[in-house]
Amino acid sequence: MGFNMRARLRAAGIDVTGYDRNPDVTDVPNLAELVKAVPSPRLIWVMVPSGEITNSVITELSVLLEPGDLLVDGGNSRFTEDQKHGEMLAAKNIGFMDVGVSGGVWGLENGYGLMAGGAKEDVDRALPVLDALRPEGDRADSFVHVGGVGAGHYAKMVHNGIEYGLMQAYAEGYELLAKKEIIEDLPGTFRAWQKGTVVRSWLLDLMVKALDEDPGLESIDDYVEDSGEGRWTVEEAIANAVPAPAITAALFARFSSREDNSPAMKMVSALRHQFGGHATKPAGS
Ligand SMILES: NC(=O)c1ccc[n+]([C@@H]2O[C@H](COP(=O)([O-])OP(=O)(O)OC[C@H]3O[C@@H](n4cnc5c(N)ncnc54)[C@H](O)[C@@H]3O)[C@@H](O)[C@H]2O)c1
Ligand SMILES: O=C(O)[C@H](O)[C@@H](O)[C@H](O)[C@H](O)COP(=O)(O)O
Repeated sequence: MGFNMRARLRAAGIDVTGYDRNPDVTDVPNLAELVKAVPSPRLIWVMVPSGEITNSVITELSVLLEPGDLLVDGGNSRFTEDQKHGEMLAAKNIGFMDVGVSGGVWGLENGYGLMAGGAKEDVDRALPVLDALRPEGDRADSFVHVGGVGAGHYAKMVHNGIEYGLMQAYAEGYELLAKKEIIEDLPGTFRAWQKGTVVRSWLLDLMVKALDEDPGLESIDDYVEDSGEGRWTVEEAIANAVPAPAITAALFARFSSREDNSPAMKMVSALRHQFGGHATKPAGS
C-alpha cells in the first residue's frame, strides 16, 4: 500500500521520501535518515501492519520528529490505539491524524477512499496529500473528516465490517448457484448482474473478474484469514448492544473455513447419536 501511495503522490507532483524495512523498495536505510531527508515541518504517513509494528514505528518517530510535524496513521489500526498515539505525540507538540484508507491494490490507479480523524487544522494541512491520494472529482465523494482522533479508524472498521457481510452474501449466492444443475451459466449470471440490478457493485465486478481468471476457483483453498477489523466491529456491536448478525456470521464463517475437522460438529454428531441413536459418519470416511 505504502509503495503504491508513494507512486500516486509522486505522479501528482508531491515530493515523497519512503522508508520500508525492505531494502528493495526503500529510499532511505532507517527512520532516522527518513526524518533527516524530509524538511520540517514534516508530514509523515505511516502505512505498516497494525498492532505492534505500527506502535513501534510511531513510538520511534515520536522521538525523532520535531514540534510542528504531523504524523498520519493510514494503516488499519484499531481506533482505540489512536488516543494513545495522539497523546504521546501531542506531548511533544507533534500533530496526529488517523486516516482509514480503502481501495487496496487498485488505489494506485483509481485513488483511495479516505476517512480522517483528528483536528481540523491538521486535516487542512494534509489536504494536498489527501486530495492527491483520493479519486478525482468531488472531495465529498471520496473523503470525509469524520471527527476527532480515532474517528477515521472507527469509520474504517465499520466499512470493513460491512465488507465482511457483503462478501459473505455474494459468496453464499455463488455456492447456491454453483450447486444447482439448472444453472447452466454461472459466470454469465454474475456478469449479467453488473448493470441495472439491485446487487450491482464493485465487489460483484471483482467476483466476475475472479471467475474469469479461475472459473471453478480451482487454484484457491477454502481458507480465509482476517486481520482484525471484523473482530473489532463485532466487539463494538456487543459493547453498544447493536444487533449485527450479518457481520458476525460473516466473521464466524471465516473461522469455520480454517477447520478441517471441527470439534464442535463432531460433538453435535456424537450427541445426536447419544440421544437419538442417529448414525454418525466414521472418521476419515
Ligand atoms: N492491502 C490492503 O488492501 C489495505 C488497504 C487499506 C489499508 N491497509 C492497511 O495498510 C497497512 C499496510 O498494508 P499492506 O497491505 O501494504 O501490508 P504489507 O504487509 O503488504 O506491507 C507492509 C509494508 O511494511 C513494511 N514493514 C513492516 N514492518 C516494518 C517496519 N517495522 N518498519 C518499516 N517498514 C515495515 C513491509 O516491509 C511491507 O513493505 C496495514 O495496516 C493494512 O491493514 C491495507
Ligand atoms: O478497504 C479496503 O481496502 C480493504 O478493506 C483493506 O483494508 C484490506 O483488504 C483489509 O484489511 C482486509 O481485511 P481482512 O484481512 O480483515 O479481510
